[in-house]
Amino acid sequence: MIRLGVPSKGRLMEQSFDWFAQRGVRLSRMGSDREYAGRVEGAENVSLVLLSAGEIPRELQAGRIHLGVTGTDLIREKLAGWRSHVEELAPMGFGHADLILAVPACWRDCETLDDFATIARDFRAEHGFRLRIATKYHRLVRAWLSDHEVADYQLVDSQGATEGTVANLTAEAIADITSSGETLRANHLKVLDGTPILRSQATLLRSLAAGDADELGVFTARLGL
Ligand SMILES: Nc1ncnc2c1ncn2[C@@H]1O[C@H](COP(=O)(O)OP(=O)(O)OP(=O)(O)O)[C@@H](O)[C@H]1O
Ligand SMILES: O=P(O)(O)OC[C@H]1O[C@H](OP(=O)(O)OP(=O)(O)O)[C@H](O)[C@@H]1O
Repeated sequence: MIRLGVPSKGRLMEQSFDWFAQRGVRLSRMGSDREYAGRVEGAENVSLVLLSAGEIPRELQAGRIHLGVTGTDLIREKLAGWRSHVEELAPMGFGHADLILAVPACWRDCETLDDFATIARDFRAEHGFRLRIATKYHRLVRAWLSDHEVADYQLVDSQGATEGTVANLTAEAIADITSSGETLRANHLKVLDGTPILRSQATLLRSLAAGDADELGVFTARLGL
C-alpha cells in the first residue's frame, strides 16, 4: 500500500485535492470536519494520510509515507541535506510564497542587504547586543546570511505572528513567508530589495527511505509523472 501524505487543512489541502482530481484521483476527508481520516478514489493501493504541512518533511525522511505534498520551504528548512532524503517529483503550481527579510518601513537608509549589514554592524556597537531577526526558518536564514557575509545578528525563534515581533519589541527585523505582502504592510514592515531568500511552492515529493514499491510506479504514471 502506498502512503500519500497531504496537508490536513486549509488552502493547501483543498488545492492539493484539486491537483489530484485534475489527474483523475479523488482525495477526500471522511467523516466530520474534525476527523483526520482520508479516502482515495480513482487509484488502487493508495491510502491518504492527513498531516500537518510542517510534519510532512519528517515523515518523508523517516519513510513512513511514500509520497507527500508540502512547501519547498519546509523541506529545505526541516531536512538537512534534503536531496539525500527526498526526490521532488512535481512542482504543483500553488502555495507560491517567498521567504524574505523585512525591516521596519521607517528605516529610510535600509533598502538593500548591504545597507542591512551596515546597520547590523552599527547596531551591535551602539547597543551592545546583536540585532535580532525573528523567524521560524533558522537553517535557511543562517545559510543565506552566511553566504552574503552578514554576521552581526541573532535569530529569535518565532513560530507564528512573526510580523508582530517588531512592534512588540522582541526583534528589529523578521524573516518569514510572504505572498500578497499584506501582512508585512499591515505591520509597517518592508522587504529588502533583491532576490528573496527562497521562492517556495507546493511540491509532490517521494521519500527515498520508503522503498520503491511496484505500486508507486503505477500510481505516478497514473498522475502523468
Ligand atoms: N500566505 C501564504 N501564501 C501561500 N503559501 C503560504 C502562505 N503562508 C504559508 N504558505 C505555505 O504553506 C505551507 C504551510 O505553511 P505553515 O507551516 O504555516 O502551515 P500551517 O498552515 O500553519 O499548518 P500547520 O500548523 O498544520 O503546519 C508552507 O509551505 C508555506 O510556504
Ligand atoms: O503576504 P501575505 O499574503 O499577507 O501572507 C503572509 C502570511 O501568511 C503566512 O501566515 P499564515 O496565515 O499561514 O499563518 P501563520 O502565521 O500561523 O503561519 C505567513 O506566516 C505570513 O504571516
